[in-house]
Amino acid sequence: MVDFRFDIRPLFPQPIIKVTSNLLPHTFRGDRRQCLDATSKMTEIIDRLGQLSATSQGLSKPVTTGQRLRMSENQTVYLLADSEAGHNGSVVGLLKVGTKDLYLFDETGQTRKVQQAPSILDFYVHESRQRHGLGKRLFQTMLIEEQWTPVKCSVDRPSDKLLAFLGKHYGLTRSIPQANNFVLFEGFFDDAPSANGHGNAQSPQHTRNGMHITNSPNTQLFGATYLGEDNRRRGSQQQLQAGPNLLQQVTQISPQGRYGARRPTCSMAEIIHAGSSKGGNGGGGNSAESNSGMGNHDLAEITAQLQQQSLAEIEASRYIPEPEIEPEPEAEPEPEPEPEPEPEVITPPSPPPKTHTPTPPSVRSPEVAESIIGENRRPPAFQLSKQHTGMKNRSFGVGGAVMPSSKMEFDQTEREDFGVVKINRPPGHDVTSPGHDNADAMSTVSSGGGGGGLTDQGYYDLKFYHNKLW
Ligand SMILES: CC(=O)SCCNC(=O)CCNC(=O)[C@H](O)C(C)(C)COP(=O)(O)OP(=O)(O)OC[C@H]1O[C@@H](n2cnc3c(N)ncnc32)[C@H](O)[C@@H]1OP(=O)(O)O
Repeated sequence: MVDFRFDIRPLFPQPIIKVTSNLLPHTFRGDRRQCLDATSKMTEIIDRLGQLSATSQGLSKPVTTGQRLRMSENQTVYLLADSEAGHNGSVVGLLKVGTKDLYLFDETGQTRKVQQAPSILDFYVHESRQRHGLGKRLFQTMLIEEQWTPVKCSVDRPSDKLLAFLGKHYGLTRSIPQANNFVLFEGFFDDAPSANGHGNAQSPQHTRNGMHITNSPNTQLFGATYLGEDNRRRGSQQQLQAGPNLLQQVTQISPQGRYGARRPTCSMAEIIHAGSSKGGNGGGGNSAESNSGMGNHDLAEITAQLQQQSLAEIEASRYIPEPEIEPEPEAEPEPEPEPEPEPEVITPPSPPPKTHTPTPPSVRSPEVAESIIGENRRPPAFQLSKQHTGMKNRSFGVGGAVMPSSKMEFDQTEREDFGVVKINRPPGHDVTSPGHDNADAMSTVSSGGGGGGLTDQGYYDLKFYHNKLW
């Protein structure tokens, strides 16, 4: 049972209350001060139950929180309390439901877009009270309040316990395979409007499976609508979509559902990008999409730029790294390029993209990377020099990075016009999984950068990404 430091009984004049985005029990009556107090307590209750539910399901983050509920438009949380328990009463169960616009497969494998589909989003009964019929009680109350039927409910990634629950109490055992994480059961599409929205407009006006059906022009044009307070309020948003796009093979995974829960972050990525995200191109985000957002187009563009690079530029780019320690801004003697003994390195005028750059040893941390570079450094195939870039370049990895290498990564956060290299992602975008490193590589070289220079941060990144990380 879940006890609180405050007396929950005033919030639960009845065993089951429902709470929407105002975070007040639907039974609540009070002045402003009482309202604030109730909201605060209700948030605490929902947060607590949501966390217990997440823990019970092995989720890293709760699907249900007070904050999420407050931001939602069409979600309702049902809470079940035991006023007799303890001194202050106890909350023993939570059920969150809502409506979702979903693309779903029907029994024949056709894709249907279902707007405002009833959805079971989170369900939890405290461990000490499970299998005592409380879940059924909570669920049944919800069905009545929402005017839903069980077979018309989509369920957001149900647990085995919930599947057993639905099978036992409602005979829902035969699911319709979906491409997303929602589970439907046979009968979900029965009597639903056909793809063109005309399927149910047969009788003058009736209710079927929670849908409001009339013979009005609107119904014929847009299909039936779900009944319910929220839906009536929302008017046109409820209309079932009609049109040729219905058969699109699209999968929608709601960011609100349990998949909205944040994935554990990659600690290695955090280490790598700890200081490199402040600059960038405003790219921000560390999502997989953003990481994979640089695709063939960028690669082609970079390749084209590389091919346009003149021999003179390449020659001018020969460079021997300076010591890492002192920046020494100007008037530094340019070192002569060292001979390149490696047979696999193709020097100009061969096209840079064909060059194979040896992969540096794997490293576990920036510090280790730094030391490895220090010990194993040798001149890369060709590099950008001050003459080439107009900038002071202390990082010998740049030249090598110009040469496409499937293992190189480089985040340049300060200057986009200076020789660089972006493999896999734009500045500020984090790697979220090692797999992304095997995706498209891109690099870009632009001569005549003119003035300025990479920051220390930039050098840091440059050196680090020169090394293979995994
Ligand atoms: C969309 C989602 O929310 S998915 C996540 C669902 N939530 C969870 O998995 C959290 C942990 N589980 C629970 O909180 C509860 O078990 C609930 C909410 C699923 C069901 O609540 P209960 O109060 O146990 O349900 P109730 O007592 O009415 O019904 C019992 C039936 O549920 C199913 N069930 C409940 N607990 C279990 C269990 N541990 N193992 C297998 N089936 C179970 C069984 O069918 C059971 O019938 P049985 O005892 O005859 O086998």
